[in-house]
Amino acid sequence: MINQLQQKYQLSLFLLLGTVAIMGVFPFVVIRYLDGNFIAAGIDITLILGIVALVAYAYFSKKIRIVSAIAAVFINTGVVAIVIANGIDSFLWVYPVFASTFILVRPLEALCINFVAGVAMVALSDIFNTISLNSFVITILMLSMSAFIHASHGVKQFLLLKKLNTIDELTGAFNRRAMSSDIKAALSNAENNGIEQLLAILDLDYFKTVNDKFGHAVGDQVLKDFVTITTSHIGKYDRLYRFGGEEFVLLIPNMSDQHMFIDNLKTAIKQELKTPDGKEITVSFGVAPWVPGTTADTWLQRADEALYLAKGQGRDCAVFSNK
Ligand SMILES: Nc1nc2c(ncn2[C@@H]2O[C@H](COP(=O)(O)OP(=O)(O)OP(=O)(O)O)[C@@H](O)[C@H]2O)c(=O)[nH]1
Repeated sequence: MINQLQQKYQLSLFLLLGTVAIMGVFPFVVIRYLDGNFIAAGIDITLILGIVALVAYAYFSKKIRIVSAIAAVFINTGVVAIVIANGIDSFLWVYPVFASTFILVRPLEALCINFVAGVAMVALSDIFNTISLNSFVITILMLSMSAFIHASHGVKQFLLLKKLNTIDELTGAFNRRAMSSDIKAALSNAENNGIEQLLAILDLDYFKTVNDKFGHAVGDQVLKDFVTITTSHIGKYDRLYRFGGEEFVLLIPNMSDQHMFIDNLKTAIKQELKTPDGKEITVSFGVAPWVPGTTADTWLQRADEALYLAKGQGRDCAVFSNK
C-alpha cells in the first residue's frame, strides 16, 4: 500500500514538474524565435515536447521509476545543450534543473547526473570566459550537496515509514496490514496468471505454558526465535506474517510437493525451537491451498478450520483443508 502511495506521490510530482517546466520554458521558445535564435528555440521546443511525452508515458504506463530516470538525463542534457548554444543568457536554468533532478531520481543517481552535466558544461561551453568558474563550481556544489542531504533524509524517512507500516515490531515478521495487501495480490496472481499459492496458519502449541513457566519476556523471545527459524526455512518469495498473539500466517507460491514442504518445515521448527530448559516447542498447521473462487476471507477461514482440526488431533501436526 505504501508503495502505491509512493508511486502516486512520485507521479503527481512528475506531473507538477512537467507543468512547471512547460510553463517556464514555453515563453522562451517564443522569445528566442522572435529574436531569430532558432537553435535555442529548437532546443527549448524539443525539451517541452520530450517532457510532455515522458510525463504522458509515465502517466499511462505507470513505469514511474524508469521514466523519471530518462527525464532526469533528458533535462540535464537539455540544459547543457541550451547553455552551449545560447551561452550566458541561459545559464541560470542550470540551478532549477540540477535541483529538480533530486526529485526525479535517487539522491546518488542525481548527484552523478549533475556531476556529468556540470563537467560537460565546463568542457564544452564558453560561458566561463565571462563568469567565474570557481563561483560556478562552489555554488553548484552547495546546491547539489544541500539537495543530496535533503533527498537522502527523505529516502530514510520513507524506508522507516515502510518498515513501521509493514513489519511486526516484536518479531520482525510482516504484519497484518502487509498480509491483507499481499493476499489480494496473491489472489489476483492466481486468478489472472495461474500462479497458485498456499496459505497456512501456524500456531505455537501450549504457548501459554511457556509464558506461565518462564515469564512473558521468554515468551517474547520464543516468538522471535520462531520467526527467525521459520524464515530461514522458507523461500525468497515466501512470506511470514504475524496474525496475532502466537498465530502466524505463511503465504507461499504453490510448490510441487506441498505436503513434504509443510512436513519438513514442521520438523525443522520442532528441532530448533526450544524453551530455556531445552524442551522442544511444537507448532500446529492449518493449510489451505488456493482453489478457484477463493476470497481473502474464505482462504483464512479454511486455514483456520484446518488449524482447529490440527489442534483437535493432538497438535504438532498439519491438516490440509479439503474444501
Ligand atoms: N510472551 C507473549 N505472549 C503472548 C503474546 N501474544 C499472545 N501471547 C500469549 O499467548 C498465549 C496464547 O494462549 P492460548 O490461546 O491458550 O494458546 P496455547 O497455550 O498456545 O494453546 P494451544 O494454541 O491450544 O496449543 C496467551 O498466554 C497469551 O498471553 C506476546 O506478544 N508475547
